[in-house]
Amino acid sequence: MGRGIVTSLARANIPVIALEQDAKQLEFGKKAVTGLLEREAEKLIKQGLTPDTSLASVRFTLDFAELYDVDFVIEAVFENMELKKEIFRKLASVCKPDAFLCTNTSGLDIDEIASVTNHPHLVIGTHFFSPANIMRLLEVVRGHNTSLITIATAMNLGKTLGKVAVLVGNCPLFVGNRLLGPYLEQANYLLEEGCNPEDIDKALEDFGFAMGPFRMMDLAGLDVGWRSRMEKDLTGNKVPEGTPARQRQGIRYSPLADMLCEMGRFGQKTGKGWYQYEKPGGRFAHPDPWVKDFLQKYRDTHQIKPRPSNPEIILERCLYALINEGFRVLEDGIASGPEDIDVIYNNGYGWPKHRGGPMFYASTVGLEKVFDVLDRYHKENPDVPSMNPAFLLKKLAAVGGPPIKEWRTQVGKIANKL
Ligand SMILES: CCCCCCCC(=O)CC(=O)SCCNC(=O)CCNC(=O)[C@H](O)C(C)(C)COP(=O)(O)OP(=O)(O)OC[C@H]1O[C@@H](n2cnc3c(N)ncnc32)[C@H](O)[C@@H]1OP(=O)(O)O
Ligand SMILES: NC(=O)C1=CN([C@@H]2O[C@H](COP(=O)(O)OP(=O)(O)OC[C@H]3O[C@@H](n4cnc5c(N)ncnc54)[C@H](O)[C@@H]3O)[C@@H](O)[C@H]2O)C=CC1
Repeated sequence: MGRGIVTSLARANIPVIALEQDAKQLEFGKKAVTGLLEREAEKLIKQGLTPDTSLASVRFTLDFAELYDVDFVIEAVFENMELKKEIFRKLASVCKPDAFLCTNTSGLDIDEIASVTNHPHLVIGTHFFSPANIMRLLEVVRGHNTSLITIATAMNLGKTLGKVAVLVGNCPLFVGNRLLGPYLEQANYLLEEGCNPEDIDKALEDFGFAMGPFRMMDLAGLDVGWRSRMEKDLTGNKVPEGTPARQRQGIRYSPLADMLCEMGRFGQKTGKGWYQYEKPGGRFAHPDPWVKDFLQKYRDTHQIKPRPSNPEIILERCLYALINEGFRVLEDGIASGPEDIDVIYNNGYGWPKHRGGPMFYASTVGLEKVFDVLDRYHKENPDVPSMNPAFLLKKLAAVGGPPIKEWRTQVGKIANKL
Protein backbone atom coordinates (compact mmCIF):
# COMPACT_ATOMS: atom_id res chain seq x y z
CA MET A 1 0.00 0.00 0.00
CA GLY A 2 2.85 2.35 0.87
CA ARG A 3 4.24 2.38 -2.65
CA GLY A 4 0.79 3.04 -4.17
CA ILE A 5 0.14 5.87 -1.71
CA VAL A 6 3.56 7.44 -2.38
CA THR A 7 2.92 7.21 -6.13
CA SER A 8 -0.50 8.89 -5.75
CA LEU A 9 1.05 11.73 -3.73
CA ALA A 10 3.95 12.21 -6.17
CA ARG A 11 1.53 12.23 -9.09
CA ALA A 12 -0.31 15.11 -7.40
CA ASN A 13 3.03 16.93 -7.05
CA ILE A 14 3.03 16.70 -3.28
CA PRO A 15 6.60 16.34 -1.95
CA VAL A 16 6.91 13.03 -0.07
CA ILE A 17 9.35 11.46 2.35
CA ALA A 18 8.93 7.68 2.06
CA LEU A 19 10.13 5.85 5.17
CA GLU A 20 10.80 2.11 5.47
CA GLN A 21 12.07 -0.15 8.22
CA ASP A 22 15.23 -1.51 6.55
CA ALA A 23 17.48 -0.96 3.55
CA LYS A 24 16.15 -3.97 1.64
CA GLN A 25 12.49 -2.91 1.95
CA LEU A 26 13.45 0.68 1.14
CA GLU A 27 15.15 -0.46 -2.06
CA PHE A 28 12.12 -2.59 -3.05
CA GLY A 29 9.83 0.35 -2.40
CA LYS A 30 12.01 2.78 -4.32
CA LYS A 31 12.14 0.44 -7.31
CA ALA A 32 8.37 -0.05 -7.24
CA VAL A 33 7.58 3.69 -7.00
CA THR A 34 10.10 4.49 -9.74
CA GLY A 35 8.50 1.85 -11.98
CA LEU A 36 4.98 3.13 -11.38
CA LEU A 37 5.92 6.77 -12.01
CA GLU A 38 7.87 5.89 -15.18
CA ARG A 39 4.91 3.87 -16.46
CA GLU A 40 2.58 6.81 -15.88
CA ALA A 41 5.00 9.19 -17.61
CA GLU A 42 5.19 6.87 -20.65
CA LYS A 43 1.40 6.76 -20.86
CA LEU A 44 1.20 10.59 -20.82
CA ILE A 45 3.91 10.88 -23.50
CA LYS A 46 1.97 8.43 -25.70
CA GLN A 47 -1.06 10.69 -25.34
CA GLY A 48 1.04 13.66 -26.52
CA LEU A 49 1.19 15.18 -23.02
CA THR A 50 4.22 16.27 -21.04
CA PRO A 51 4.52 14.54 -17.64
CA ASP A 52 5.18 17.00 -14.82
CA THR A 53 5.66 14.44 -12.05
CA SER A 54 9.19 13.72 -11.05
CA LEU A 55 10.84 11.24 -8.74
CA ALA A 56 12.76 14.24 -7.39
CA SER A 57 9.67 15.09 -5.29
CA VAL A 58 10.13 11.79 -3.37
CA ARG A 59 12.85 11.33 -0.77
CA PHE A 60 13.49 7.80 0.54
CA THR A 61 14.73 7.32 4.08
CA LEU A 62 15.09 4.99 7.05
CA ASP A 63 15.35 7.85 9.54
CA PHE A 64 12.26 8.98 11.48
CA ALA A 65 14.06 12.22 12.41
CA GLU A 66 13.61 13.40 8.80
CA LEU A 67 9.88 13.72 9.48
CA TYR A 68 10.42 16.63 11.91
CA ASP A 69 8.71 19.28 9.74
CA VAL A 70 6.21 17.36 7.58
CA ASP A 71 2.59 18.62 7.54
CA PHE A 72 0.93 15.26 7.05
CA VAL A 73 1.93 11.62 7.75
CA ILE A 74 0.25 8.51 6.30
CA GLU A 75 1.28 5.40 8.22
CA ALA A 76 0.93 2.06 6.33
CA VAL A 77 2.82 -0.57 8.37
CA PHE A 78 1.53 -4.11 9.02
CA GLU A 79 -2.00 -4.49 10.43
CA ASN A 80 -0.95 -4.86 14.06
CA MET A 81 -2.20 -2.60 16.85
CA GLU A 82 0.95 -2.74 18.98
CA LEU A 83 3.13 -1.86 15.98
CA LYS A 84 0.80 0.98 14.92
CA LYS A 85 0.91 2.39 18.45
CA GLU A 86 4.70 2.17 18.54
CA ILE A 87 4.85 4.08 15.24
CA PHE A 88 2.38 6.74 16.44
CA ARG A 89 4.34 7.24 19.67
CA LYS A 90 7.44 7.86 17.55
CA LEU A 91 5.57 10.17 15.18
CA ALA A 92 4.13 12.17 18.07
CA SER A 93 7.60 12.72 19.46
CA VAL A 94 9.35 13.48 16.16
CA CYS A 95 6.79 15.48 14.14
CA LYS A 96 5.85 19.09 14.76
CA PRO A 97 2.89 19.42 17.16
CA ASP A 98 0.39 20.49 14.48
CA ALA A 99 1.19 17.70 11.97
CA PHE A 100 -1.80 15.62 10.87
CA LEU A 101 -1.22 11.94 11.69
CA CYS A 102 -3.13 9.49 9.47
CA THR A 103 -3.34 5.73 9.51
CA ASN A 104 -4.07 3.48 6.55
CA THR A 105 -5.34 0.67 8.78
CA SER A 106 -7.91 -1.71 7.23
CA GLY A 107 -10.05 -1.66 10.34
CA LEU A 108 -8.22 -1.12 13.64
CA ASP A 109 -9.59 1.29 16.25
CA ILE A 110 -8.59 4.85 15.32
CA ASP A 111 -9.21 6.05 18.90
CA GLU A 112 -6.84 3.48 20.37
CA ILE A 113 -4.14 4.48 17.89
CA ALA A 114 -4.78 8.18 18.64
CA SER A 115 -4.62 7.56 22.40
CA VAL A 116 -0.82 7.21 22.38
CA THR A 117 -0.36 10.74 21.01
CA ASN A 118 -0.80 14.05 22.83
CA HIS A 119 -3.01 15.42 20.05
CA PRO A 120 -5.74 12.88 19.17
CA HIS A 121 -7.69 15.67 17.41
CA LEU A 122 -5.06 15.50 14.62
CA VAL A 123 -5.33 11.72 14.17
CA ILE A 124 -7.57 10.27 11.43
CA GLY A 125 -7.95 7.16 9.27
CA THR A 126 -7.13 7.54 5.59
CA HIS A 127 -8.05 4.15 4.18
CA PHE A 128 -6.78 3.62 0.63
CA PHE A 129 -7.72 0.64 -1.54
CA SER A 130 -5.54 -1.80 -3.38
CA PRO A 131 -3.94 -1.03 -5.85
CA ALA A 132 -3.65 2.31 -4.05
CA ASN A 133 -2.42 4.27 -7.08
CA ILE A 134 -5.38 2.99 -9.14
CA MET A 135 -8.48 2.63 -6.95
CA ARG A 136 -10.39 5.89 -6.59
CA LEU A 137 -11.81 5.46 -3.10
CA LEU A 138 -10.45 7.08 0.05
CA GLU A 139 -12.40 6.15 3.21
CA VAL A 140 -11.81 8.93 5.70
CA VAL A 141 -12.38 7.55 9.19
CA ARG A 142 -13.07 10.03 11.95
CA GLY A 143 -12.16 9.11 15.49
CA HIS A 144 -13.99 10.31 18.59
CA ASN A 145 -11.61 13.26 19.04
CA THR A 146 -10.78 14.01 15.39
CA SER A 147 -11.21 17.75 14.74
CA LEU A 148 -13.21 19.27 11.89
CA ILE A 149 -10.02 20.79 10.45
CA THR A 150 -8.42 17.34 10.38
CA ILE A 151 -11.47 15.86 8.64
CA ALA A 152 -11.58 18.70 6.10
CA THR A 153 -7.86 18.33 5.41
CA ALA A 154 -8.16 14.56 4.81
CA MET A 155 -11.20 15.06 2.55
CA ASN A 156 -9.29 17.72 0.64
CA LEU A 157 -6.31 15.40 0.28
CA GLY A 158 -8.63 12.87 -1.38
CA LYS A 159 -9.72 15.53 -3.86
CA THR A 160 -6.15 16.62 -4.56
CA LEU A 161 -5.21 13.01 -5.30
CA GLY A 162 -8.10 12.73 -7.76
CA LYS A 163 -9.89 10.28 -5.49
CA VAL A 164 -13.43 10.06 -4.13
CA ALA A 165 -13.29 10.65 -0.39
CA VAL A 166 -16.12 9.33 1.80
CA LEU A 167 -16.36 10.17 5.50
CA VAL A 168 -17.23 7.22 7.76
CA GLY A 169 -17.31 6.49 11.48
CA ASN A 170 -14.91 4.45 13.54
CA CYS A 171 -15.98 0.84 14.14
CA PRO A 172 -14.16 -2.46 13.54
CA LEU A 173 -13.37 -2.59 9.78
CA PHE A 174 -15.17 0.76 9.16
CA VAL A 175 -17.67 0.54 6.27
CA GLY A 176 -16.24 -1.09 3.12
CA ASN A 177 -14.39 -3.91 4.90
CA ARG A 178 -17.19 -4.39 7.43
CA LEU A 179 -19.52 -5.29 4.54
CA LEU A 180 -16.76 -7.37 2.97
CA GLY A 181 -16.56 -9.60 6.10
CA PRO A 182 -19.91 -11.45 5.68
CA TYR A 183 -19.41 -11.50 1.88
CA LEU A 184 -16.06 -13.28 2.23
CA GLU A 185 -17.48 -15.46 4.99
CA GLN A 186 -20.18 -16.78 2.62
CA ALA A 187 -17.62 -17.23 -0.18
CA ASN A 188 -15.50 -19.35 2.19
CA TYR A 189 -18.50 -21.42 3.35
CA LEU A 190 -19.36 -22.09 -0.30
CA LEU A 191 -15.83 -23.45 -0.76
CA GLU A 192 -16.27 -25.74 2.23
CA GLU A 193 -19.56 -26.96 0.81
CA GLY A 194 -18.15 -27.99 -2.57
CA CYS A 195 -17.32 -24.99 -4.81
CA ASN A 196 -13.89 -24.07 -6.16
CA PRO A 197 -12.61 -20.45 -6.02
CA GLU A 198 -13.07 -20.08 -9.77
CA ASP A 199 -16.79 -21.09 -9.59
CA ILE A 200 -17.50 -18.35 -7.06
CA ASP A 201 -15.34 -15.75 -8.79
CA LYS A 202 -17.00 -16.50 -12.12
CA ALA A 203 -20.50 -16.00 -10.68
CA LEU A 204 -19.54 -12.62 -9.21
CA GLU A 205 -17.53 -11.52 -12.25
CA ASP A 206 -20.45 -12.48 -14.52
CA PHE A 207 -22.59 -10.29 -12.26
CA GLY A 208 -20.13 -7.52 -13.13
CA PHE A 209 -17.50 -7.31 -10.35
CA ALA A 210 -14.02 -6.44 -11.66
CA MET A 211 -12.76 -9.36 -9.57
CA GLY A 212 -14.49 -12.11 -7.65
CA PRO A 213 -13.71 -12.42 -3.91
CA PHE A 214 -10.81 -14.84 -4.27
CA ARG A 215 -9.01 -13.00 -7.07
CA MET A 216 -9.56 -9.80 -5.10
CA MET A 217 -8.10 -11.20 -1.89
CA ASP A 218 -5.12 -12.60 -3.82
CA LEU A 219 -4.57 -9.05 -5.13
CA ALA A 220 -4.93 -7.35 -1.72
CA GLY A 221 -2.82 -10.01 0.04
CA LEU A 222 -4.30 -12.83 2.11
CA ASP A 223 -1.95 -11.89 4.95
CA VAL A 224 -3.88 -8.62 5.52
CA GLY A 225 -7.07 -10.47 6.48
CA TRP A 226 -5.00 -13.02 8.44
CA ARG A 227 -3.35 -10.29 10.54
CA SER A 228 -6.76 -8.69 11.05
CA ARG A 229 -8.21 -12.02 12.31
CA MET A 230 -5.18 -12.52 14.57
CA GLU A 231 -5.85 -9.10 16.10
CA LYS A 232 -9.33 -10.41 17.00
CA ASP A 233 -7.94 -13.73 18.34
CA LEU A 234 -9.90 -15.64 15.70
CA THR A 235 -6.73 -17.41 14.65
CA GLY A 236 -3.19 -17.81 15.97
CA ASN A 237 -1.94 -18.89 19.36
CA LYS A 238 -4.58 -17.01 21.39
CA VAL A 239 -7.41 -19.27 20.21
CA PRO A 240 -8.32 -21.34 23.32
CA GLU A 241 -7.17 -24.94 23.21
CA GLY A 242 -9.92 -27.38 22.28
CA THR A 243 -11.78 -24.85 20.09
CA PRO A 244 -13.33 -26.79 17.19
CA ALA A 245 -11.58 -26.02 13.87
CA ARG A 246 -14.79 -24.71 12.27
CA GLN A 247 -16.15 -22.71 15.19
CA ARG A 248 -15.21 -19.57 17.10
CA GLN A 249 -17.07 -18.44 20.20
CA GLY A 250 -19.93 -20.80 19.37
CA ILE A 251 -20.47 -19.56 15.83
CA ARG A 252 -19.47 -21.04 12.48
CA TYR A 253 -15.99 -20.13 11.24
CA SER A 254 -13.99 -21.16 8.20
CA PRO A 255 -10.25 -21.58 8.85
CA LEU A 256 -9.48 -22.08 5.12
CA ALA A 257 -7.89 -18.66 4.50
CA ASP A 258 -5.81 -19.00 7.71
CA MET A 259 -4.56 -22.40 6.54
CA LEU A 260 -3.37 -20.93 3.23
CA CYS A 261 -1.52 -18.17 5.07
CA GLU A 262 0.11 -20.65 7.45
CA MET A 263 1.54 -22.29 4.31
CA GLY A 264 2.90 -18.93 3.08
CA ARG A 265 0.29 -18.58 0.34
CA PHE A 266 -0.41 -14.82 0.51
CA GLY A 267 -1.73 -14.36 -3.04
CA GLN A 268 -0.14 -12.39 -5.89
CA LYS A 269 2.80 -11.20 -3.74
CA THR A 270 4.03 -14.77 -3.13
CA GLY A 271 2.83 -16.15 -6.50
CA LYS A 272 0.38 -18.50 -4.76
CA GLY A 273 -2.88 -17.98 -2.91
CA TRP A 274 -6.35 -19.08 -3.95
CA TYR A 275 -4.82 -19.27 -7.43
CA GLN A 276 -1.33 -19.71 -8.80
CA TYR A 277 0.52 -16.93 -10.64
CA GLU A 278 3.35 -17.02 -13.17
CA LYS A 279 5.76 -15.66 -10.51
CA PRO A 280 5.66 -13.78 -7.18
CA GLY A 281 4.09 -10.43 -8.06
CA GLY A 282 2.41 -11.97 -11.13
CA ARG A 283 -1.10 -10.82 -11.97
CA PHE A 284 -2.65 -13.58 -14.08
CA ALA A 285 -4.63 -15.97 -11.92
CA HIS A 286 -4.61 -19.61 -12.99
CA PRO A 287 -6.71 -22.25 -11.21
CA ASP A 288 -4.37 -24.30 -9.03
CA PRO A 289 -4.88 -28.09 -8.89
CA TRP A 290 -3.20 -27.96 -5.47
CA VAL A 291 -6.07 -25.80 -4.13
CA LYS A 292 -8.67 -28.22 -5.51
CA ASP A 293 -6.90 -31.10 -3.80
CA PHE A 294 -6.47 -29.10 -0.56
CA LEU A 295 -10.21 -28.32 -0.48
CA GLN A 296 -11.13 -31.95 -1.12
CA LYS A 297 -8.86 -33.13 1.71
CA TYR A 298 -10.38 -30.49 4.01
CA ARG A 299 -13.91 -31.69 3.20
CA ASP A 300 -12.85 -35.31 3.80
CA THR A 301 -11.28 -34.39 7.17
CA HIS A 302 -14.45 -32.64 8.30
CA GLN A 303 -16.78 -35.14 6.65
CA ILE A 304 -18.45 -32.51 4.49
CA LYS A 305 -20.37 -34.03 1.59
CA PRO A 306 -19.82 -31.68 -1.38
CA ARG A 307 -23.05 -30.30 -2.81
CA PRO A 308 -23.40 -28.23 -5.94
CA SER A 309 -24.20 -24.50 -5.84
CA ASN A 310 -25.47 -22.70 -8.89
CA PRO A 311 -24.52 -19.08 -9.73
CA GLU A 312 -27.87 -17.82 -8.44
CA ILE A 313 -27.26 -19.30 -4.98
CA ILE A 314 -23.68 -17.99 -4.96
CA LEU A 315 -24.89 -14.47 -5.82
CA GLU A 316 -27.72 -14.46 -3.31
CA ARG A 317 -25.61 -15.71 -0.43
CA CYS A 318 -22.58 -13.47 -1.04
CA LEU A 319 -24.42 -10.30 -2.07
CA TYR A 320 -27.26 -10.43 0.43
CA ALA A 321 -24.76 -11.05 3.25
CA LEU A 322 -22.90 -7.89 2.18
CA ILE A 323 -26.12 -5.86 1.82
CA ASN A 324 -27.42 -7.02 5.22
CA GLU A 325 -24.27 -5.66 6.88
CA GLY A 326 -24.88 -2.41 4.96
CA PHE A 327 -28.21 -2.06 6.77
CA ARG A 328 -26.45 -2.68 10.11
CA VAL A 329 -23.91 0.05 9.27
CA LEU A 330 -26.83 2.43 8.64
CA GLU A 331 -28.50 1.44 11.92
CA ASP A 332 -25.21 2.18 13.72
CA GLY A 333 -24.83 5.56 11.98
CA ILE A 334 -21.34 4.66 10.70
CA ALA A 335 -22.15 5.81 7.14
CA SER A 336 -24.23 8.91 6.61
CA GLY A 337 -26.61 7.22 4.16
CA PRO A 338 -27.08 4.31 1.72
CA GLU A 339 -25.65 6.44 -1.08
CA ASP A 340 -22.29 6.66 0.73
CA ILE A 341 -22.12 2.86 0.95
CA ASP A 342 -22.82 2.67 -2.79
CA VAL A 343 -20.08 5.22 -3.57
CA ILE A 344 -17.66 3.18 -1.43
CA TYR A 345 -18.42 -0.04 -3.30
CA ASN A 346 -18.43 1.54 -6.78
CA ASN A 347 -15.04 3.19 -6.24
CA GLY A 348 -13.21 0.86 -3.88
CA TYR A 349 -14.19 -2.72 -4.61
CA GLY A 350 -14.83 -3.00 -8.36
CA TRP A 351 -18.62 -3.27 -7.85
CA PRO A 352 -20.42 -3.16 -11.24
CA LYS A 353 -21.32 0.51 -11.56
CA HIS A 354 -24.30 -0.11 -13.82
CA ARG A 355 -25.96 -1.85 -10.88
CA GLY A 356 -25.65 1.31 -8.82
CA GLY A 357 -23.95 0.01 -5.65
CA PRO A 358 -25.12 -2.67 -3.20
CA MET A 359 -27.84 -0.68 -1.43
CA PHE A 360 -29.36 0.60 -4.67
CA TYR A 361 -29.11 -2.92 -6.08
CA ALA A 362 -31.00 -4.26 -3.04
CA SER A 363 -33.77 -1.77 -3.72
CA THR A 364 -34.03 -2.99 -7.32
CA VAL A 365 -34.10 -6.67 -6.30
CA GLY A 366 -36.79 -5.87 -3.74
CA LEU A 367 -36.14 -5.67 -0.01
CA GLU A 368 -38.82 -8.27 0.72
CA LYS A 369 -36.91 -10.79 -1.40
CA VAL A 370 -33.57 -9.93 0.23
CA PHE A 371 -35.21 -10.26 3.66
CA ASP A 372 -36.87 -13.59 2.81
CA VAL A 373 -33.66 -15.18 1.48
CA LEU A 374 -31.64 -14.04 4.51
CA ASP A 375 -34.35 -15.06 6.96
CA ARG A 376 -34.65 -18.54 5.44
CA TYR A 377 -30.86 -19.03 5.43
CA HIS A 378 -30.52 -17.84 9.01
CA LYS A 379 -33.32 -20.11 10.27
CA GLU A 380 -31.55 -23.05 8.62
CA ASN A 381 -28.12 -21.88 9.86
CA PRO A 382 -28.54 -20.22 13.27
CA ASP A 383 -24.77 -20.50 13.80
CA VAL A 384 -24.23 -17.80 11.11
CA PRO A 385 -25.46 -14.61 12.86
CA SER A 386 -24.26 -12.32 10.06
CA MET A 387 -27.18 -13.64 7.97
CA ASN A 388 -29.80 -12.72 10.58
CA PRO A 389 -31.75 -9.98 8.75
CA ALA A 390 -30.93 -6.51 10.05
CA PHE A 391 -33.69 -4.69 11.93
CA LEU A 392 -33.67 -1.82 9.42
CA LEU A 393 -34.03 -4.20 6.48
CA LYS A 394 -36.93 -5.93 8.23
CA LYS A 395 -38.62 -2.59 8.88
CA LEU A 396 -38.25 -1.42 5.28
CA ALA A 397 -39.30 -4.78 3.84
CA ALA A 398 -42.40 -4.68 6.02
CA VAL A 399 -43.52 -1.43 4.35
CA GLY A 400 -43.06 -2.91 0.88
CA GLY A 401 -39.40 -2.05 0.21
CA PRO A 402 -39.62 1.60 -0.81
CA PRO A 403 -37.14 3.19 -3.27
CA ILE A 404 -33.84 4.17 -1.71
CA LYS A 405 -34.63 7.90 -1.68
CA GLU A 406 -37.59 7.20 0.63
CA TRP A 407 -35.68 5.10 3.16
CA ARG A 408 -35.00 7.99 5.49
CA THR A 409 -38.59 9.18 5.64
CA GLN A 410 -39.91 5.63 6.07
CA VAL A 411 -37.67 4.72 8.99
CA GLY A 412 -37.48 8.14 10.60
CA LYS A 413 -34.15 9.56 11.56
CA ILE A 414 -31.26 7.17 10.89
CA ALA A 415 -28.73 7.47 13.72
CA ASN A 416 -25.81 9.43 12.37
CA LYS A 417 -22.56 9.28 14.34
CA LEU A 418 -20.73 11.44 11.82
C1 LIG B 1 -12.66 -8.41 6.07
C2 LIG B 1 -11.13 -8.31 6.08
C3 LIG B 1 -10.62 -7.42 5.03
C4 LIG B 1 -9.27 -7.75 4.54
C5 LIG B 1 -8.90 -7.03 3.24
C6 LIG B 1 -8.47 -5.64 3.50
C7 LIG B 1 -8.02 -4.90 2.29
C8 LIG B 1 -8.51 -3.50 2.43
O1 LIG B 1 -8.38 -2.86 3.46
C9 LIG B 1 -9.30 -2.88 1.35
C10 LIG B 1 -8.95 -3.30 -0.04
O2 LIG B 1 -8.11 -2.73 -0.68
S1 LIG B 1 -9.85 -4.60 -0.67
C11 LIG B 1 -9.34 -4.64 -2.38
C12 LIG B 1 -10.05 -3.59 -3.18
N1 LIG B 1 -9.66 -3.68 -4.58
C13 LIG B 1 -10.41 -4.31 -5.50
O3 LIG B 1 -11.48 -4.82 -5.21
C14 LIG B 1 -9.83 -4.39 -6.88
C15 LIG B 1 -10.83 -4.93 -7.85
N2 LIG B 1 -10.20 -4.98 -9.17
C16 LIG B 1 -10.23 -3.93 -10.02
O4 LIG B 1 -10.82 -2.91 -9.75
C17 LIG B 1 -9.52 -4.13 -11.34
O5 LIG B 1 -9.48 -5.50 -11.62
C18 LIG B 1 -8.07 -3.54 -11.37
C19 LIG B 1 -8.13 -2.04 -11.23
C20 LIG B 1 -7.20 -4.11 -10.26
C21 LIG B 1 -7.43 -3.91 -12.70
O6 LIG B 1 -8.23 -3.38 -13.73
P1 LIG B 1 -8.41 -4.13 -15.12
O7 LIG B 1 -8.92 -5.48 -14.82
O8 LIG B 1 -9.22 -3.26 -16.00
O9 LIG B 1 -6.94 -4.37 -15.66
P2 LIG B 1 -5.90 -3.42 -16.32
O10 LIG B 1 -6.48 -2.49 -17.33
O11 LIG B 1 -4.84 -4.36 -16.74
O12 LIG B 1 -5.35 -2.56 -15.12
C22 LIG B 1 -5.76 -1.26 -14.80
C23 LIG B 1 -4.64 -0.64 -13.98
O13 LIG B 1 -4.47 -1.37 -12.77
C24 LIG B 1 -3.10 -1.78 -12.65
N3 LIG B 1 -3.08 -3.09 -11.95
C25 LIG B 1 -3.69 -4.21 -12.34
N4 LIG B 1 -3.42 -5.19 -11.47
C26 LIG B 1 -2.59 -4.68 -10.54
C27 LIG B 1 -1.91 -5.20 -9.41
N5 LIG B 1 -2.05 -6.46 -9.07
N6 LIG B 1 -1.13 -4.38 -8.69
C28 LIG B 1 -0.95 -3.10 -9.05
N7 LIG B 1 -1.57 -2.52 -10.12
C29 LIG B 1 -2.36 -3.32 -10.85
C30 LIG B 1 -2.61 -1.90 -14.08
O14 LIG B 1 -1.21 -1.79 -14.16
C31 LIG B 1 -3.30 -0.72 -14.71
O15 LIG B 1 -2.57 0.46 -14.37
P3 LIG B 1 -2.25 1.56 -15.47
O16 LIG B 1 -1.66 0.83 -16.60
O17 LIG B 1 -1.33 2.51 -14.78
O18 LIG B 1 -3.59 2.16 -15.79
N1 LIG C 1 -3.28 -4.81 1.15
C1 LIG C 1 -4.41 -4.13 1.07
O1 LIG C 1 -5.22 -4.35 0.17
C2 LIG C 1 -4.71 -3.03 2.02
C3 LIG C 1 -4.00 -2.88 3.18
N2 LIG C 1 -4.32 -1.85 4.03
C4 LIG C 1 -3.58 -1.66 5.26
O2 LIG C 1 -2.33 -1.09 4.94
C5 LIG C 1 -1.34 -1.50 5.90
C6 LIG C 1 -0.19 -2.14 5.15
O3 LIG C 1 -0.68 -3.25 4.43
P1 LIG C 1 0.12 -3.83 3.17
O4 LIG C 1 0.70 -2.73 2.38
O5 LIG C 1 -0.79 -4.79 2.52
O6 LIG C 1 1.26 -4.63 3.92
P2 LIG C 1 2.73 -4.99 3.43
O7 LIG C 1 3.16 -6.13 4.26
O8 LIG C 1 2.76 -5.14 1.96
O9 LIG C 1 3.56 -3.67 3.78
C7 LIG C 1 3.81 -3.25 5.08
C8 LIG C 1 5.08 -2.43 5.03
O10 LIG C 1 5.31 -1.86 6.30
C9 LIG C 1 6.71 -1.83 6.49
N3 LIG C 1 6.99 -1.72 7.93
C10 LIG C 1 6.73 -2.63 8.89
N4 LIG C 1 7.17 -2.19 10.08
C11 LIG C 1 7.71 -0.97 9.86
C12 LIG C 1 8.34 -0.01 10.70
N5 LIG C 1 8.50 -0.25 12.00
N6 LIG C 1 8.78 1.14 10.14
C13 LIG C 1 8.62 1.37 8.82
N7 LIG C 1 8.02 0.49 7.98
C14 LIG C 1 7.59 -0.66 8.50
C15 LIG C 1 7.17 -3.16 5.91
O11 LIG C 1 8.56 -3.16 5.63
C16 LIG C 1 6.32 -3.26 4.66
O12 LIG C 1 6.93 -2.69 3.54
C17 LIG C 1 -2.05 -2.44 6.86
O13 LIG C 1 -2.50 -1.71 7.97
C18 LIG C 1 -3.24 -2.94 6.03
O14 LIG C 1 -4.30 -3.37 6.81
C19 LIG C 1 -5.28 -0.92 3.74
C20 LIG C 1 -5.97 -1.01 2.58
C21 LIG C 1 -5.78 -2.10 1.64
